Amino acid sequence: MQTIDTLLVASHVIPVSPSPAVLADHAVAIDAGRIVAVVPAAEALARFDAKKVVRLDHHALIPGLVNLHCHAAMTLMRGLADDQPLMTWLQDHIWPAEGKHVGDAFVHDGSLLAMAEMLRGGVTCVNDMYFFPEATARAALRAKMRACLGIIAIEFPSAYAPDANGYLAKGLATRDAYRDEPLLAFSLAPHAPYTVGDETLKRIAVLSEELDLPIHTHVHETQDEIAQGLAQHGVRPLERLRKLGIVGPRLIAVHAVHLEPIEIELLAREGASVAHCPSSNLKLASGFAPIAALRAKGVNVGVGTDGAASNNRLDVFTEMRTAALLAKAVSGNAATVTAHEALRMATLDAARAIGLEREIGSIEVGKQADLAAVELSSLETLPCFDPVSHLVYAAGREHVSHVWVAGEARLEERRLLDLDETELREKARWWQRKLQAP
Ligand SMILES: CSC[C@H]1O[C@@H](n2cnc3c(O)ncnc32)[C@H](O)[C@@H]1O
Ligand SMILES: [Zn+2]
Repeated sequence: MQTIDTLLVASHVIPVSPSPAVLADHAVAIDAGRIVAVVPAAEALARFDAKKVVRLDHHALIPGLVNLHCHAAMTLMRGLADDQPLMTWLQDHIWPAEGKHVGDAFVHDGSLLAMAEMLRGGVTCVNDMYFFPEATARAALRAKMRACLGIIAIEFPSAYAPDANGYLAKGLATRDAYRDEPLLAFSLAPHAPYTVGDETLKRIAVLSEELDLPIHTHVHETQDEIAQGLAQHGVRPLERLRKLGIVGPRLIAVHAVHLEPIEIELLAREGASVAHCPSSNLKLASGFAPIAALRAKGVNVGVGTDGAASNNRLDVFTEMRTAALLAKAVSGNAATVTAHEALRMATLDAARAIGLEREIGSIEVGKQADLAAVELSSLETLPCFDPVSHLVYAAGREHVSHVWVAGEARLEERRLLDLDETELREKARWWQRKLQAP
């Protein structure tokens, strides 16, 4: 018998890769935070002496979901400014509120609230972009959740930094300070082509190459952004980014709603990824991203929630479902983005975009044990002919019962093990009062 830390015995294991299989009555063996075997349950019980055995008799065990685009701290602005188009929302509501309130404590408390919400929804890794990423790093370590943190750049001053070089210097210092934390990774995160100048973008292209960091940026979110970019620079924003060296295999193009066929070809040729945020695009009336066309050309597409001020849920289950439904409607092809493809977009494809596909995103031997168990015996998920279908089309985040990050339980029977829900509620209410104060 081989001694291991944990054995998860599930009625269905959905590894996502190497094949889109559904493994009935299988077990996942975990030791030192990593997956050491994925085998039939009977074999696992005979082979492993586990310190802890968790029986998941009515569950699908899936890779932890990866939220490919978020501004975690914006949970504290959830519902603050609804029903506005992007630029009105940003310029008249969000940026003034951020100018007034965003600081280290705001970002720490908002990020912690976001991480509690995400863990409860089966999300084990978030790709984040926000002011004070050091505060988000502390929140991630406290929540014991995996995070890829943006070293942000924007050309206007904030409480965090006075100018783009200041933002980059602070972000790079945070990366240095946390470089040995196994749960943390970093990206370069210029906010968007309309808020970041040529010199800063050129510097980011060089840094990305030198430090092997992904570039996480909003691009082609709205038609207005493209018209403004054309008027100001004579080319569309994506073409400007290309000229400045930003478009390549490390690029995560967030939104990418409005794309000409030649731009889809460019993203495919360069091996770039797209972070598709369907709920945010619908709510801000930004448009419908051409996901079927992107995927048909081989562009890697992951899903993200965007921040809670434009979604307003940090719910990757909803994003998977909406992504699959929208792709069918937009392409006129019901066979596009199948349930398994949607699940893969929310796990392995998102992991690939942040350069973590060898570590997370699927249930494979050697990978980190970032996992979620989804209970499928509720009335709303019965009968169950195909668990993958249910995960995308019928179940929701409320069916997530257990979550593990690096082999450690974070959620058990829907109870967060490392975070105090009462404290999180009190903090959220305290910030609400502060934001509402005249
Ligand atoms: C530089 S920190 C991130 C910055 O982005 C703002 N933001 C949030 N959602 C969006 C979006 O959909 N498009 C553009 N910018 C967005 C956020 O409020 C911060 O200021
Ligand atoms: Zn965003």
